[in-house]
This record gives sequence, C-alpha cells and structure tokens, in this order.
Amino acid sequence: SVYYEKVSGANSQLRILTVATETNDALAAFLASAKLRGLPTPEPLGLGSDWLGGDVSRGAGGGQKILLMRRALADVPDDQLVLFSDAYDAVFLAGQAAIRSAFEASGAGVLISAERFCWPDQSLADKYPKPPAGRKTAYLNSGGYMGKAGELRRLLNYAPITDSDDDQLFLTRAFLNPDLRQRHRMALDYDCSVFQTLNGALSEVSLRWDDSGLGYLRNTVTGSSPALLHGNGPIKAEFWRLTNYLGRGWSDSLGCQHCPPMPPPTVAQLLQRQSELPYLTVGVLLTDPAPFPDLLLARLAEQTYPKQRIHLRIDLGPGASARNVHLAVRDFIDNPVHEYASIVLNNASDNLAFSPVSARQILLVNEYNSDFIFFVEPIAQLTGRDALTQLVAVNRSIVAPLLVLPGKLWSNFWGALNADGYYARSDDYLDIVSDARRGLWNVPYVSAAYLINRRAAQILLKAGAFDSKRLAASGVDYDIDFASIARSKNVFMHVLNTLPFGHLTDNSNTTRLHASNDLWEIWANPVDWEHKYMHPDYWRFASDDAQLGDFEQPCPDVFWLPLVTPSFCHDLVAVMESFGRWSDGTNTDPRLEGGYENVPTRDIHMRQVGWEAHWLHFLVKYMHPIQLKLFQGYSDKPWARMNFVVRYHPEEQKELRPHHDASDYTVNLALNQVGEDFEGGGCRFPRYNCSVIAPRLGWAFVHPGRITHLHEGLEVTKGVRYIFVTFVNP
Ligand SMILES: O=C(O)CCC(=O)C(=O)O
Ligand SMILES: [Fe+2]
Repeated sequence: SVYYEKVSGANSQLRILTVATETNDALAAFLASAKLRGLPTPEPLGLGSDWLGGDVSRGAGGGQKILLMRRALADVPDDQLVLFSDAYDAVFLAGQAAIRSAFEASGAGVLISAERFCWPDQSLADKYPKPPAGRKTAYLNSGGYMGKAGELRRLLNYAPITDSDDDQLFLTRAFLNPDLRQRHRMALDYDCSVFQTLNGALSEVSLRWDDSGLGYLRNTVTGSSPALLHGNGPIKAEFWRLTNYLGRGWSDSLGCQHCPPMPPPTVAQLLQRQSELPYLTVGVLLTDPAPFPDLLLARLAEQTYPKQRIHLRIDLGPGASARNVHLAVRDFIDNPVHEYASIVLNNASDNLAFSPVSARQILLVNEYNSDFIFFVEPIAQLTGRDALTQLVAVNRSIVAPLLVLPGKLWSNFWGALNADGYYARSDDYLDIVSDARRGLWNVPYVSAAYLINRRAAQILLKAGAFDSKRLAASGVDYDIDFASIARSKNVFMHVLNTLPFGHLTDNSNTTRLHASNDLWEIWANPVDWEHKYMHPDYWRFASDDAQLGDFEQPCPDVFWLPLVTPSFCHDLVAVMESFGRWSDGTNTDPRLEGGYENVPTRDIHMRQVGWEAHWLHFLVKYMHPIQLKLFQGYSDKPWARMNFVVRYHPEEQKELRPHHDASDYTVNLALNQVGEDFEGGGCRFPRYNCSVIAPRLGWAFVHPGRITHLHEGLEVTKGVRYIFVTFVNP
C-alpha cells in the first residue's frame, strides 16, 4: 500500500531521475504514477534533445542514458539519495518511505533492478554470481537503480561510454567486475523489494488493492510489494494492461473508480457551456459496404454533443456504392434541422483508390483546426447518445467507445497481442466486453470508431500512419498497422465502457446488389434489423401476456397485427419495383408447378427477388408466436409456398374476384396507404358482409384461408395499392 509521509528537509527527499527525450503518453503515465504515490516529481533528462541511443526495442543501445545521468549527477550533493528509472515503460507502486526502507534494508551502495534474462550478451550469463535459492531474476537490468549520488557518480564514471553503446552492458560489466562490485557495494534487487521487472515474471506477480481501491502488486515468490514496475523487453501490452488496475482505475471491491458519478450532462447543460467545448471533426467513413447507414447517421444526429461544435464530414467511397447508402446520405444532408458547425459530403464513389486510410489522411490534413477528430466506420452504431460527450471528457490521445457485435464476443478492441502482433485474448477481455468491468482501458488495438486528439493525430500523421502508399506496400491490414504505429510512438489507445455506447454490425455478408440491401440483414444483424423493420407495437402482441382477445377483429376471425415499420414497406416496394417483372395477371403462370393460376393477381414472388428464405425465417421467428395465440392448438411452424407482393392499379389489375386461398391462414400486409397512395381497395368477406377497407401501413390482417373466409379484393379506383400476401401452410 501507499505511504504519505512527512518530509523533514530537502536532503531527505528522494530525487527521481529519468531520461525522456520527448514527452508522450508513457512519460505522462510514469509521472502520474509518481504523483499518485506522493513521490517527488521525476526529473526528465534530455527533454527536447535527439535520441542517439538507437532502437533499444530491437537491439543494444541506450548509452546516452548513462551520459545524461553522469551530467545530471555532477552537481548533486554526495549523500542525496537518487533513484533512476526508465521513463517510457515504468510506473511507481509505492511511496518514498517504502522505497527508502527497502533500499536501507538491502545494505547496498547501489541497488540495481534484476531480471530473468541475460541481455544483451548472453555469454556473460555464467559469470554472474548465483542468486539466492528460489530467485529467478539473476541478471542485471539497467532500467532501474538507486543509491547515494556520490556513489552513483563514481560508478557511472568507471569507464568511457558513447551514446550508442549499450547501457545495460556497461552496468553489467561493472557488476561482473568483483572489484567494482565490492567498491560500490553493488547489489541486484533479487527480492524485487524496489524494482520489479515484468518480462518473464507475469506469473509471479499478483494484483492487489488496498482499502482505498489503489492497486499494487505482490510478488508471490519473494513476498515483496515492489515499488517500481518496469515493463522491460517485449511485454509492453501486458504491462500497460496491468497498469489499468495499478492506479485508481478499476478495483475488485470498488469496480470502476472513474465512471461518471452523476448522470451525464443534459443537452441543455451542454448547450449552456458550449462555447467552452472543444471542436470536433466527425468523419463518417462510408468507404466499405455495411448495413444500416441510415441508422448510423440518425444515431450520430442524436448525439448530445452540441452540433454547433461539430464539423461533420461524410466520405462516400466506392465500396459503399449501394443505393441505400446514397439515399441515406442524401436524406441526411437534405434534412434542414441539422445545425452542425459545418457539413461536407465528399463523394468519392468513383475513385477506386479511395480507401479508409486515404479518407482519414485527407481529413487529418484538412481539419487541423479541430481539437479532436472522431472517425466512424460504417460498422459502428452509436446508440448511446452521450458517446461523443464522454469520449471528449476523458481526453485521451485515442479513445474508442466499446462496441460489441450483439450476442458475440467480437468487439472493436483487443486486450492483448500474440507474438506476431495479432489478436490474443487477455484475461479481462470477456469481463470488459460484457460490461462486467466498466472503465477506461489502455489497450493495444482499437478500431471502427475512435476519437483522436490533435497532438496524437499530428504524431501519427508524421509517423506515416495514414500513408496509403506505405500501407499498400506493407501488405498489413490498416487497423493493425495503425495500432502498431500508435504503440511504437507511445500514443495510447483506450477503450471506454463507462456507459453503454453502441454496438458493431457484421458486414461480412453485406450485399450491394439490391435496391434495399438492409432487408437482407435479417440473419447477420438481427438487432438493427428489428430496430429498423419491426413495428414497435409488435412486441406487445407477441409477449406472453397478450391473448386472443387483445387482437382487434375488423371482421369475424380476421385479426389486426402491427407487424413491420413504414421502412419495411417502403424498402420492399422498392425491391419489387426495381425488379419490375410483374406477372401479367392471366391464368397462365410459369412460376407455378401446374403452370395454371385459378385466381391470378399481378404480382412478384419473393423467390424471384431472392428474399423467400428470409421471409420464411421471419414467419417462424415472428409469426409463430402470434399464430399460437390466434389459432389455439394449431402449433405447426409456419411455412408458405406462396409469398408475393400484389400491385393493384385502375389500368392494370384493379380488383380480385371472390376466392379461397391455398392456405390455412393468410397474412395480408399493407405496404402503402389508402388516401395517400391510392383510393378504393380493401378486402371483403361476403359470408360476414364485412370489409377491411382502411388497411394500416405496416399492419397485417390475418384470416383463415378457406371454408368460412371466402374473400375478394375490392376495386382500386386511383393510384397504386401494394399488398404483401402470404399463404401459410398450404
Ligand atoms: O386485395 C386484397 O386485400 C386481397 C388479396 C387476396 O385475397 C389474395 O391475393 O389472395
Ligand atoms: Fe386471397
């Protein structure tokens, strides 16, 4: 746990030195961890200067760190206690008293971090002294050491070193020299009392939380609670994952410690202080095919973040060249109620080179005035109205709202990486995806929708993250490439699930072929499908509570049922009209087995437009529960050979003579509106001298097909009447 102690004088203050040639999220995390533990602010050496120490993630290097330390120590009083730590992969887990007493207990003049692996010169491994029994951290790690300034200064000057020499080799050679080791009382921190290296030690550390919810580690081998955790070597993703729990993030007993304690601000509150709010560019990247573009845009328009602070950009790429995408965008742009700071449509449908990455690049180059850029890909559906507000409030380099494919474990973040840099499941992945753990999570990969702040965008742009030529040459997936550049630049990616923000759609089978592609999504994306196409009142009639008596009967044993939305009706008519091959309404019908239709209508069968299986699925999923209520004891799953849209028109077919249907029961669904789209029409049941003459859009009436329910289609006198007729269980 943490100690907040009284500091008696300047000399007794520990000084923490680190090397950081640039500021970034990793340095910020290091500094924040020191602050959280009440430690003096670490002093970064070399800020703003060029890093000359080589790429230490690939090979040896880092001598510049030693040189900077020598210079910094030159005028520090001899007996000042100094701790050195790497800056970009370390966090403090304890305060000054714990560090000081662990150092004193070690009896060392210079206490140095120890690790599992002998690096960079493995041939030195057998020159090392044997560690105490049971300790596996036998080798020196130069990322952390401490001692009195005088002792450190003398040690670091024992031999010449250059910027590009290896600092770990430099300290190793000193340690392996018995004279030097003794002279400076050098000791490796085998007990991990101060320094915990993580590489190779993941299974030896266990997460704990103190009573206040502050996270720390217990080393289960040594029994210590190390003061400084170092994500040395190739363990960065695991290291940063652990840090989600090592501050005041999420704890076992308190859960999410930074979730909004109060309800999020209302729209009115936001509007009141909107002039203080940062500007956002929202880039909607409709570059790939994806279902429900209309829902995506409508949900964006529902966001609480004030539109006056949003520059909206919509990019249409060649992959999204479907009729419904273009219609959705046109409807949205034409809607005069939007009050965005600006709104621009970039129609690049004909530009085959236009890709998600080039769309991002164009936006970033052109939109540097905004404080943040929010990229949305077409598979992201932001149902949570506060998503943008919350993402801006957490103010990170990159932050994604958690989006999960409904009913699946597929999401827009990864919790861990495998050795090749691809997906691996972290221990906490399922808890985060299921919202069992809510919070803000530092993760190695995000996709689909995320907010980038301006500083991070500049770094990534400079690093080539949006360079489509480089990307094409690399052959790597855009998202994976982007995340790996962000990681290499210490631009942190977070995923936020403090509130429900939305979900993903599955676009792996999305078609561009039809006039209304979303109808085809009934299997792949049932959640949005129901939202778009099921009548909102349907669920009341399908619920366990509803009974036969709850259904209106316009005629005896003819039942009204709210079934689908106006969008469904509109989309189905569009499919039929764009297909266009209406039957001629004569008795000869080559589509039928016998080739003869006794009571012909001018119609198109579902099979002809490739939507029969979808409708049969609909019947089983949505009509069966209704059937059980309307026709008690008749429990067979519904099936239908005849599913067709009829078109009545005064100059084509205008009516249908009295007949029985080839069905046990018939579903007759009104696809357009009497009074608006046509006049006349309706269905008359002569036995009861009763007609259904005011069909309701999206409602079906359901009636027995034979014996008692002889019926006729009444004359349409003006306009066009469309109905969708299904003969269930012929
Ligand atoms: O026009 C109507 O509503 C009746 C249609 C009909 O009975 C049929 O197509 O079998
Ligand atoms: Fe009929």
